[in-house]
Amino acid sequence: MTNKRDVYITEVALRDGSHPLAHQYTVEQVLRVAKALNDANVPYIEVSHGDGLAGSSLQYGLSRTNELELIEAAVSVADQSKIAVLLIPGIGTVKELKEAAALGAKMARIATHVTEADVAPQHIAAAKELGMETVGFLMMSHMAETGKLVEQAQLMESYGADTVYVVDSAGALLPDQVRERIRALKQHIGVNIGFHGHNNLSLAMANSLVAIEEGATRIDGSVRCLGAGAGNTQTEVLVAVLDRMGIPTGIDLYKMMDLAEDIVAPILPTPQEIKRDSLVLGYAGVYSSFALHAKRAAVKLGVDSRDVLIELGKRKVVGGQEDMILDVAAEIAARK
Ligand SMILES: C[C@H](O)CC(=O)C(=O)O
Ligand SMILES: [Mn+2]
Repeated sequence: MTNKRDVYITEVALRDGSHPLAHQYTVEQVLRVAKALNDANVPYIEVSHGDGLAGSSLQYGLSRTNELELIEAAVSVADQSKIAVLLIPGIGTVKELKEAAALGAKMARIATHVTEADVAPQHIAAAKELGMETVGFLMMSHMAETGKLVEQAQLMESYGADTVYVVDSAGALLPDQVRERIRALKQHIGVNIGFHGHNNLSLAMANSLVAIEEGATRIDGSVRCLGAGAGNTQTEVLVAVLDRMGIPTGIDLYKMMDLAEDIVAPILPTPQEIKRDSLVLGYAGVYSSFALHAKRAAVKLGVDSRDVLIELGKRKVVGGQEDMILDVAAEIAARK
């Protein structure tokens, strides 16, 4: 194992993976997963509610365990990896950022809708004051033309972000669309570029590789794909593929495989397959974390969850508008 890394992987199973687990992580699970990721030399491990700091709520789903306890647990076993947290301004505030930093979190990923970067400056500034590495995380990137994405990435850079991510929250981007976006960012911003994929169209791996080809050096992965919808780019597979391509990640492949098999697989409620609902997320361009909410609303109102998701896609509903899911399901039920 070497510490040379041409691509830095952020492991998101303990944050994005919280969505399929309905935010039910326990301290014991986080200790085991974080320790194993640390031992495999993963550079960054993200830990937060699935919707970021302070996401625990009726709207987004109540956490079983206070996320600060989970962050503290992860920090306690990570002597090599840095613990990252995600914060969506408006859901979380600078107060939660300070609490996470006080517990030892070293990276803050400030997430906004792709056209709303201008809500991020005070959170990025606060994170920098706290000595954290900062990331501007542009969610639902498929909803913006490349020119708009570049403008928003430049805003993130101007606020002080060390890295700007193209975030394919819906798993809707096609490889050429990723190529065009990352290429444009490479031409127009001077900071690190990252990519976060979802596998709803089975393209997370291909899109991550295209992003790397175009100059992205920060890639999100999720062990066993544990993430919203069909999950994220599978970390242990990404490590193997990059190794075959001669691109060092510094991560121990065997240790990654073992933790995937022995520690994470038993936690999965069901395997992260591309089921009909997650396929519809990618096809219709819907926020991946809506999947579980749409399923529950559909069961409650006796409608097809695919119809709910397709309608949400048509209405271009974005993260933060989770209350619309039940409204849309009720409208479909009333039409029946
Ligand atoms: C809060 C979201 O789950 C962030 C994310 O991972 C995405 O947009 O994708
Ligand atoms: Mn995600």
